[in-house]
Amino acid sequence: MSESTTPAPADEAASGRRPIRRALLSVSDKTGLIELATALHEAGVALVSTGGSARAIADAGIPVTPVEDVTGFAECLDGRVKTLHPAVHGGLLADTRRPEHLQQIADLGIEPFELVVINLYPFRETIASGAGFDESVEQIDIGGPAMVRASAKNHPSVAIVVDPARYDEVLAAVGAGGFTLAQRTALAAAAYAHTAAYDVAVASWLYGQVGRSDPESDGWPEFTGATWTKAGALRYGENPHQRAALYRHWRPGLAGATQLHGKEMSYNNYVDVDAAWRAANDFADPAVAIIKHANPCGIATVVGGDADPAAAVATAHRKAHECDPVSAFGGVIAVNRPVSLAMAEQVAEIFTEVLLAPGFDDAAVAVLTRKKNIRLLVMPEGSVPDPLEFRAISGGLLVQERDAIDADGDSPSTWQLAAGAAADEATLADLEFAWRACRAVKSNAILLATDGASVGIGMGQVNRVDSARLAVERAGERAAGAVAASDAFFPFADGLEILLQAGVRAVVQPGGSVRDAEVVAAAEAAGVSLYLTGTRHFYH
Ligand SMILES: NC(=O)c1ncn([C@@H]2O[C@H](COP(=O)(O)O)[C@@H](O)[C@H]2O)c1NC=O
Repeated sequence: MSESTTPAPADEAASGRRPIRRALLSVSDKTGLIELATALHEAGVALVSTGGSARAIADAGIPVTPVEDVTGFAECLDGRVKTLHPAVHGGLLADTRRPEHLQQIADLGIEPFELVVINLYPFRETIASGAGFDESVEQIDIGGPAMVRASAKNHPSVAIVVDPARYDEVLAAVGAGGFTLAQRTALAAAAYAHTAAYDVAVASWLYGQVGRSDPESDGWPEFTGATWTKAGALRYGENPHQRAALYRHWRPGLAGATQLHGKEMSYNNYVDVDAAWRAANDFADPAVAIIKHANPCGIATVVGGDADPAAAVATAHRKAHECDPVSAFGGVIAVNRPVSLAMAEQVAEIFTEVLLAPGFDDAAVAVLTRKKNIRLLVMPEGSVPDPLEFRAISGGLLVQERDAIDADGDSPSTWQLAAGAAADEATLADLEFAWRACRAVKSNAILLATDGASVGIGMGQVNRVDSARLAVERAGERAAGAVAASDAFFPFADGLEILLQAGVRAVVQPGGSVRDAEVVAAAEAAGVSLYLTGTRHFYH
């Protein structure tokens, strides 16, 4: 470090800055390591490092002391023991504000570290890759967390950095004569969050393994944990008087979407677009879902549309929009294929809050960015729905498996024809579409569809009769000849009768009511095909 950047002792006391003279580098993710080591060396910082990190630094021609030279012990037990030694931990834990600590380490021949840079073995990535038990256990870092926690406890003396994205801050601090005490405290908090998240991942995984091998287990672990990191504050929550923020989980998903254009996302935008993405991705073919207040006001797909996905997404959007253009005003849209120019030109004509897609054609971006208010979001690659769903309740948490649409009962090949003639291929395809689309509708849900598109949706009513009425009313003349799906059984014939009176030609529903016979008889009398799935899709 040059003399001009090293503060005088009086300045150091006032700011709490501790000049960085010796650093310990031990990183599994070596991103940015060489740049950091180079800059630290050029600033006069002595470097100590572990096995692979030290080799990478030395190979780059930067002087570095292997940690073995500090401990006097070669790394052993396949790397399980490298840094677990008083010569390392004494240098991390000596409180340099205390003369007796300084005296003790001097007597022991231990030198203090002012900077520690660590990131841990990739445990979460290892289990996510489907690695076996022993390989996963081997990726539980021991020495790293011990050093992180020691340095974080001793933050009045040591700066601990666990994130390669913060190496620029390290270099800025070195240039400024060291981190301030406030900066070291913030780094310590981040370090404890890092080890806490790591241990939660290990404990959750291990409890899951215990449950799996216990024949007495109900299959649910005794402990489950997850951790989130703040992505940013939101302007407000569901209402303007509620404060709100967005936190991210480590898995890729909506919370990590890239915003290409538009105003800041709101709390309600996130809720709605999450529902839209869920709905659009229930279809293997190109599909579009338009959502308002977490309910669809239009869903459509184009079977075989991957032959020309650019045209298919435009068609799906047009058909989804036609379902309920009044409600689609100010809605959010999700599409499961990249947005094409043709789709963008249509969307640009309609006031839309958010458009989420796995990507956008350049020409589509050019058209849509002319609209000031629309938010354009790109879903991160590799986003898959979490296999578990969590819902906070007073004093606890409900956890359930995700309601997958590919469960038994979701394929027409498993349905039971309970009334009327067997549907032809096109009708059966529409029934399957209606059944899938209905899953995106809040219960009680009735959805009318024609030609791969919803034409009338009744959602969120506290009885199924009202949902049927709403769906028929919204469909208007389109109800006649449409097919219908119901997310759960008709408890009485009355709800179905509303659909029959409107001219619906085929219906799919789970069945299972004690009055199924009455419901089936009503369909039979009307000459309408009625299929039973045996599976229901409540959505609250
Ligand atoms: N066992 C130890 O004493 C130990 N000390 C540091 N580590 C980890 O070893 C990794 C770096 O190893 P290398 O520099 O050899 O690539 C870091 O992720 C660090 O957290 C250790 N490994 C695991 O426990």
